[in-house]
Amino acid sequence: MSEQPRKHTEVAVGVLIRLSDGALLLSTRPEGKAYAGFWEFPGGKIEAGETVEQALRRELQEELGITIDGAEVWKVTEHDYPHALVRLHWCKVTAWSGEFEMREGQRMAWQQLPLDVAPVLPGAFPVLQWLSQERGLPFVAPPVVAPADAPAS
Ligand SMILES: Nc1nc2c([nH]c(=O)n2[C@H]2C[C@H](O)[C@@H](COP(=O)(O)OP(=O)(O)OP(=O)(O)O)O2)c(=O)[nH]1
Repeated sequence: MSEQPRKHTEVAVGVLIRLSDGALLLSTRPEGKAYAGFWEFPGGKIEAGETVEQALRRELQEELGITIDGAEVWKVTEHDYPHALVRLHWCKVTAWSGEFEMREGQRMAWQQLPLDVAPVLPGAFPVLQWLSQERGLPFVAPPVVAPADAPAS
């Protein structure tokens, strides 16, 4: 019998760009999630019936306490993790309201490229490459690190 193809988990991700200096917002994944402690762009899973923009607005309110003005999909990428096959809908966001408040105990950092935080979720590497290209910077791939709880192989 042939195996069922894995179903994609749809994810909305925000590339928040601070207009004064072009810095990018990265945050850490909370404890209890796959890849806990890894740096990522904020976002989360799209729920049934939501658009990417609605999901991103909800996730950033829940996680960061801010309300984005709007979001349009910029890139779509996929990444196959042991825990999930994800389809990432990336939106650049330059306008929001509210004060940043890490509601899930995460850390946040405004970063220039190349990033100086690590480790970074591998699903974010393609977007870091595009952002580097846009800025005329060489792409420095972050080291690939397995999560601490990954089964030994
Ligand atoms: N937010 C975010 N997720 C990413 C990035 N890169 C990447 O591969 N992913 C993957 C990791 C996860 O498998 C998935 C996001 O799911 P999640 O578990 O964080 O979403 P969520 O906050 O809705 O979580 P949950 O508590 O509802 O389970 O997307 C990234 O830069 N940002």
